[in-house]
Amino acid sequence: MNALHVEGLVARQGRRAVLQGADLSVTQGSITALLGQNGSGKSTLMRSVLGLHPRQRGQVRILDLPPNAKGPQVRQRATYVPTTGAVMVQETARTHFSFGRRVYPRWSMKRALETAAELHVPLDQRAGRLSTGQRMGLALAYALGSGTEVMLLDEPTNGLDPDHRILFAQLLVAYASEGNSVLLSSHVLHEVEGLADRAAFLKDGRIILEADLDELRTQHAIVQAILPGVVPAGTIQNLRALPGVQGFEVQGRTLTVHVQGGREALLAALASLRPVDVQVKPRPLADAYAELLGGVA
Ligand SMILES: Nc1ncnc2c1ncn2[C@@H]1O[C@H](COP(=O)(O)OP(=O)(O)OP(=O)(O)O)[C@@H](O)[C@H]1O
Repeated sequence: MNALHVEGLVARQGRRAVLQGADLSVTQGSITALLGQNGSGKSTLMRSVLGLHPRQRGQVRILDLPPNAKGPQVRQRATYVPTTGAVMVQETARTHFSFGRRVYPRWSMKRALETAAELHVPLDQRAGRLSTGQRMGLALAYALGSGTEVMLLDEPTNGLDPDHRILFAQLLVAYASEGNSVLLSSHVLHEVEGLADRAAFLKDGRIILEADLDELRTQHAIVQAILPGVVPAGTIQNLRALPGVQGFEVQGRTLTVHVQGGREALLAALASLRPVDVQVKPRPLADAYAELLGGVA
């Protein structure tokens, strides 16, 4: 069973079909990043999945249940944090938490209070009077306290300072390691790399690729070799002809090669040049993002 399964989702904003048949799965225990350019429809997708925005077509299952199932099943098992953070602006964190205790069967007051303390959220100030980061901190403390098996987080580090981003990442990874599942959107790719295990790329209304982040990293690599002297004549043509070699940069004695798939032939060819040093680096997510969605890596 997938924590979240979306098939052929079509949703509009005004007259525009923002989602045009999006398919997406979040496996249990996974933190899946939903990536896409501004305006590509990430928030629309999250809101449509939860029934907060109308769906024109498509199937959605959350923990095998339709999101609009009669009764409290889905609401008690899935939480959503919008980009603005806490939405009950008249209420304090304490009131949020006592509400949470009544709504969620697996509510943990300890976890909510500890998260709020770690993210420095004042407990007795109305949410509407909190700073952007504090309001997000409150929403995250509430979501983690809820004990729900599924979380949909729309840019959850919005407004968090660097220390709180690190703390939040640790809390979220711990939450997923208990078998819970997360779909989160983010534009901060280096943060996604440290947090998520899968990524879904949204473009032109569809998910154009869902991939394991480790696979994405290892399928493509950057091999950097420092040679003992200038790059010998003919080397570049020879290396360029090897399987998987996609791009090349030469800077003095340093050769940087972009390679896809197996890199044994390339490493053997580089070894014959007696390099001073060879390093293989996984490709940063920003590269895959630029290739799939456009923009600058
Ligand atoms: N309330 C609204 N009324 C009309 N159009 C809207 C509304 N909200 C969003 N849209 C449009 O729908 C499209 C998708 O917006 P959405 O907020 O889902 O994108 P997003 O990927 O979450 O963007 P971002 O990364 O900027 O947060 C955009 O073109 C946007 O202009």
